[in-house]
Amino acid sequence: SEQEDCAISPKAIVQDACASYATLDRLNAQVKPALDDLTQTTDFFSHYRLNLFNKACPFWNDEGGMCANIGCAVETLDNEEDIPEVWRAAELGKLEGPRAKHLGQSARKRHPEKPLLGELGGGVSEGCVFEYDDECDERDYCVPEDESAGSKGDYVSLLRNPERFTGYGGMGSRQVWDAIYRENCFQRSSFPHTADLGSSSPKNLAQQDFKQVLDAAARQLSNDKLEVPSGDVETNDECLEKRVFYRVVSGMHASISTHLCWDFLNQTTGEWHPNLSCYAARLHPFPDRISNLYFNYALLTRAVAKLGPYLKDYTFCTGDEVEDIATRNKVLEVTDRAATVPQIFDEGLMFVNGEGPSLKEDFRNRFRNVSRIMDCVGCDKCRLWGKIQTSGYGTALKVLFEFDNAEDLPVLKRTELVALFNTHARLSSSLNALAKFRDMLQASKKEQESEETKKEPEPEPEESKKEPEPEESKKQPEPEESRKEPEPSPEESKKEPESKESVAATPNEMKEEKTMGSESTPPEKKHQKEPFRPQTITEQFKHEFGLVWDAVALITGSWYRAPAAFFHIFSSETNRFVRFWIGLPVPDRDWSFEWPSLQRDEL
Ligand SMILES: Cc1cc2nc3c(=O)[nH]c(=O)nc-3n(C[C@H](O)[C@H](O)[C@H](O)COP(=O)(O)OP(=O)(O)OC[C@H]3O[C@@H](n4cnc5c(N)ncnc54)[C@H](O)[C@@H]3O)c2cc1C
Repeated sequence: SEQEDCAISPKAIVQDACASYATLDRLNAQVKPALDDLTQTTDFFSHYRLNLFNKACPFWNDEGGMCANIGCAVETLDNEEDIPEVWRAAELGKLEGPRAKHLGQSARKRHPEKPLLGELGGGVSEGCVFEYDDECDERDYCVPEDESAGSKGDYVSLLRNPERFTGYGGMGSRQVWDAIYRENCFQRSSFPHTADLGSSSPKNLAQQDFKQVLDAAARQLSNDKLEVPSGDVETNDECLEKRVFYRVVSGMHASISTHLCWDFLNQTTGEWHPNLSCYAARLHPFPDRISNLYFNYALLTRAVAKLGPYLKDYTFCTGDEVEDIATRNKVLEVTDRAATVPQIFDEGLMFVNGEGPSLKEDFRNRFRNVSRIMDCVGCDKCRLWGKIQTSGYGTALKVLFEFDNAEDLPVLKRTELVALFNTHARLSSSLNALAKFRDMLQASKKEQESEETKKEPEPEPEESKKEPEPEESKKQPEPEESRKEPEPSPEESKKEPESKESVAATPNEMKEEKTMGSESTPPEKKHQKEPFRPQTITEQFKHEFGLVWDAVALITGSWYRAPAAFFHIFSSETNRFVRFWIGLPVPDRDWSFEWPSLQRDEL
């Protein structure tokens, strides 16, 4: 809802950010198709040259800290050994697709037609990819790729290496982000005209300057339709320009998070899909981060729009005129569309008052440092996109703050242009993904609500409403007593019908009782007289002797009577058989088997 969207606005550029977000979303809907077309279908913008592997992390020891050290790239799963190798962080972070070495100007002279020796594949127009000018300019906000290493870097395909989930995380990435945010603090020496940085004195021109930027951005983003309160921007921080710098870095961080949530890999199923809970955890609760992302979009849009007139004459592809024209047309489509919201960000208000030049210098140095920190990123793909985006923001700042007239512009290098437009495209797809995530979250909330209403039981007494029962007991209400104590299983109940008392007993007690009942006294003997229990040794001796005597008497008596008993049985049965055989009436048996009167257990 409108109200819900407004929740992503606090501390943002504008007081009521809904209007500005909506303006930027509308602009993005226009620009995105052209931007996607440019970055995905032209050889110039879909290949990037950088020195990915030959630069050591200049800020901490690679071995102990991280970087290429796999141990630092803590995996997202506790035990990655259980999943197929292709879904593991180490694999996901690797660069894919063909790579071509930059062999320098001499190689180009030797093979003007194929300066990359066909290494990127037959379908790629090398004249659009090869970089002719690798000189560094002192106005750069980025670190030139050939600055420190002997290697001139590699060309890689950005289409083959999309920015998405890689599993890179843990201490490694945390250390990099921390280092980047630490660059945020500007030095006092950057403000020679202002002794007291902490004060909000009206003499603090840089502070006013900064505030002006924010106010102006507010006005422009809201398309001059909203009244923006002027007194609510907190500017008495020690590091004055930090908000703009922080905004750029935080917006970049938010954009990376958006992409990894949007293009997320479930490492157990191997499916790529938007991960709503990732968005709900990393972005939705942080309106300031989303606001910074929109801020960056405005900044990049302004830079791209400003470049438009200059790019009309830019040569994108040497030796391939058709591709050159097609690329230029696509670029101009983007810059024209980006320019449809005039003065989206007024860079003219930054760095102009008293502190201007020194602040600008500090700003630039910090940005160069962020660029160097990217060499400490321990996952190739993340490093690739980290470097492109740092370079993209650096180029945007260069375009906005260094170039006042069109003659200055030709200094831009191919790498910078590719980085600028690809960073713009990243932000564009982030805005798009965020809008979809917002819708998904809304839909999932609605679904949850409707499920809860469906499940809601018939009106219950006040008391049970206060403390809802677990689902199970709601479905099958049971008597209070049986809910407290588990009942024996149906089989057990069948075997041993228990009294009411035993039902209330604990299962163990019941088991004990059953065991005793079945193995000791049989039920029919329960009511017999208690057997004699001797108290003294003499009594016990007499009792035992009596039992032995009885047993001996029983056995000898039986043996004594046995021959006569067997003779009687034999003659009686013979007589019955003869009478039966000659047809006379047969008398009943006069004998039977009987237990002796003495009980066996008494022996
Ligand atoms: C340069 C770089 C590029 C990366 N690229 C990728 C990639 O392409 N794919 C991938 O899967 N992973 C990438 N990562 C890793 C990813 O950014 C996270 O670091 C990782 O997913 C771990 O996330 P986390 O939850 O620990 O928080 P992190 O994103 O590492 O954040 C660390 C802390 O910074 C703060 N923070 C987070 N977001 C913001 C914000 N927008 N503004 C201000 N503060 C914030 C929070 O306090 C958070 O706890 C990259 C990391 C770096 C440094």
